Amino acid sequence: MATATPLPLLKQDLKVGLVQMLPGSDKANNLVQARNKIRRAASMGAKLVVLPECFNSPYGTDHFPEYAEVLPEVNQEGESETFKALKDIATEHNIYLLGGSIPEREETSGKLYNTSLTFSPNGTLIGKHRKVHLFDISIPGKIHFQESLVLSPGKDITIIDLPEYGKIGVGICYDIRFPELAMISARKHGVFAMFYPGAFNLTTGPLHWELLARSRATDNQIFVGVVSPARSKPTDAGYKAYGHSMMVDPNGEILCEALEGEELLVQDLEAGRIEEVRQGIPVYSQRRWEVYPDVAGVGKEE
Ligand SMILES: NC(=O)CC(=O)C(=O)O
Repeated sequence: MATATPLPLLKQDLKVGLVQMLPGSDKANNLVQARNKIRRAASMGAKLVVLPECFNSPYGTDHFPEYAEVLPEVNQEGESETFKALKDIATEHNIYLLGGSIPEREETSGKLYNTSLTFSPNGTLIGKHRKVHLFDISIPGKIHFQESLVLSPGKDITIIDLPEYGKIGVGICYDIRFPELAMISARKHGVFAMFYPGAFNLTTGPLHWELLARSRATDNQIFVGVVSPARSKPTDAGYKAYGHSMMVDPNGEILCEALEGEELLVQDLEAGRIEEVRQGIPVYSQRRWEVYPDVAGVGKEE
């Protein structure tokens, strides 16, 4: 599984904006808030701006059907409120916009997905990722969540080409727990970064959010960005997101990290850093595929 992608993977320095915003129940207002924060990121020089998971609705299985929109496929036009708003904002600021995720309703089947849309600076929809691994967990006394009650899983790895910079991979939240997705994106497709809009919670966030972001970066020696909604007040009802959006470098170091509240992070990603890290710790070329020839087959019978 060696990559044939020419180096450097990140062709020039890239300023990235990570928007940790607090979505409420008013979708139109969430879109206004997103627009304002993206404008600020663009004014600070960000050329790729990333929003959090479920940025235009509260996060919860009760809410997904109500907020779901019909979304187009890559390179097609859409009519939905959020599609139009994101397209418009990307064009207005001449930026790549990775629009976190929103609930999607597939028109023909009626199935719901947790879906991320990415736009180019001219407003073309260049990426669409449906959350592949649904968040179904149950930790007694702490948290029970079952996305699969209402959502269907996506089936594809999503790689997006930003021609002047290189390729990125996209996962949504729980997808980060599955190293295969990032590994295939890095080794087979040569991405320079994985971005995960995600809404971890107050049980799993402190335990695993940073650990997973740094692990995916270190496993693959690529940049990793994780973008969370801000945490709502302790007195507010509903799901409490962990916050702590962050950007991690290919050596697993945290480049920047938000606290719990609303915050905008703008971070330079340095071209050449991936190659520098891979030269220093050359695990990338030291894999012993003959020892584990069929990693993809492991666990199939479980
Ligand atoms: N919300 C998620 O999809 C994932 C999460 O909170 C976790 O993995 O923990």
